[in-house]
Amino acid sequence: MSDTEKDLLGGQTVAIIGAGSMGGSIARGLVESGALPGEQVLVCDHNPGKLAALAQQAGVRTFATSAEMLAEKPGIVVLAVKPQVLAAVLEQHAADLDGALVVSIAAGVTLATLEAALPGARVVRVMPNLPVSVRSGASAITGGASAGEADVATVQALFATLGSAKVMREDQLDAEGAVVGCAPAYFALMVDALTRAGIRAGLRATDAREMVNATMLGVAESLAASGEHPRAYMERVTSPGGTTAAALYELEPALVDGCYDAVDAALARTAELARG
Ligand SMILES: NC(=O)C1=CN([C@@H]2O[C@H](COP(=O)(O)OP(=O)(O)OC[C@H]3O[C@@H](n4cnc5c(N)ncnc54)[C@H](OP(=O)(O)O)[C@@H]3O)[C@@H](O)[C@H]2O)C=CC1
Ligand SMILES: O=C(O)[C@@H]1CCC=N1
Repeated sequence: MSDTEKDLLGGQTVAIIGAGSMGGSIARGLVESGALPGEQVLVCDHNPGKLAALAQQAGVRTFATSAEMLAEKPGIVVLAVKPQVLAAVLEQHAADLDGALVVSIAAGVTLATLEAALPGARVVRVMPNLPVSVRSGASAITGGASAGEADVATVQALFATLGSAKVMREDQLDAEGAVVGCAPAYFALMVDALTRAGIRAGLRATDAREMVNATMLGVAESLAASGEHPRAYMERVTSPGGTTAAALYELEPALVDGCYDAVDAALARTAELARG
């Protein structure tokens, strides 16, 4: 963590409503990155099992209800419930969130909707992804009219402790959500599909999965470290007249068209969620 990030985050208390896939991952990531001590990360959820696991793994403070947690007057509140239940949470806590810096990670729910529901709050939207749990995530950030530059900088510093964190326009955040927010599932599907193809070709399932995982990690590390263009990397694997060329001839059109269709579908669903 840089000195600027330390200055922005020092002394902050972050409260997270919802300890599911993302809320739990953010809570764990913040403590494990050293961004905040466990006692400055507050988490609430309906499910006591999820809270107990988080308290044990990350030493965060847990609360059975959001009302009890918000009574602690945290400076930053992360809304990590599903978009479909967010309206009820906003309605319940509009007064409690007066003066707070509120971060919504809900897909599709717009700044306009959030700010209309929370007239006293400073609102920032973030679209993170699941690898924030291992601090290799990626998060898009966009501030509402209610948030100042310092608020956006604070939220960026918070999510920068969990991986890449970039400030962008709200329409770009929605596009980032459809590509990067969903991408952990796209990549996991690739691992599963290749594993199944390996089993079909005669490999043991455990060997195939372990070796595909190791390879995905190696490719990601190489591309990130070198900045090499992915097509140049592909060329280094593709021996002229060899097996990869034959395979890519089949895979590339289906995969590219599939990615375009997948992102279009995610964007269409984002627009539906925005309409409520
Ligand atoms: N999963 C992901 O990879 C990503 C998710 N997001 C966004 O993150 C948000 C959460 O998604 P995700 O983590 O997948 O969902 P989950 O369902 O895994 O987590 C939400 C959690 O919040 C709990 N909850 C619901 N209402 C309340 C409440 N009033 N008070 C306290 N806890 C409550 C739920 O409990 P219960 O199940 O009992 O209702 C659940 O445990 C969504 O808005 C989504 O758009 C953004 C980027 C990536
Ligand atoms: O599936 C979803 O709606 C969330 C948003 C991005 C990833 N998961």
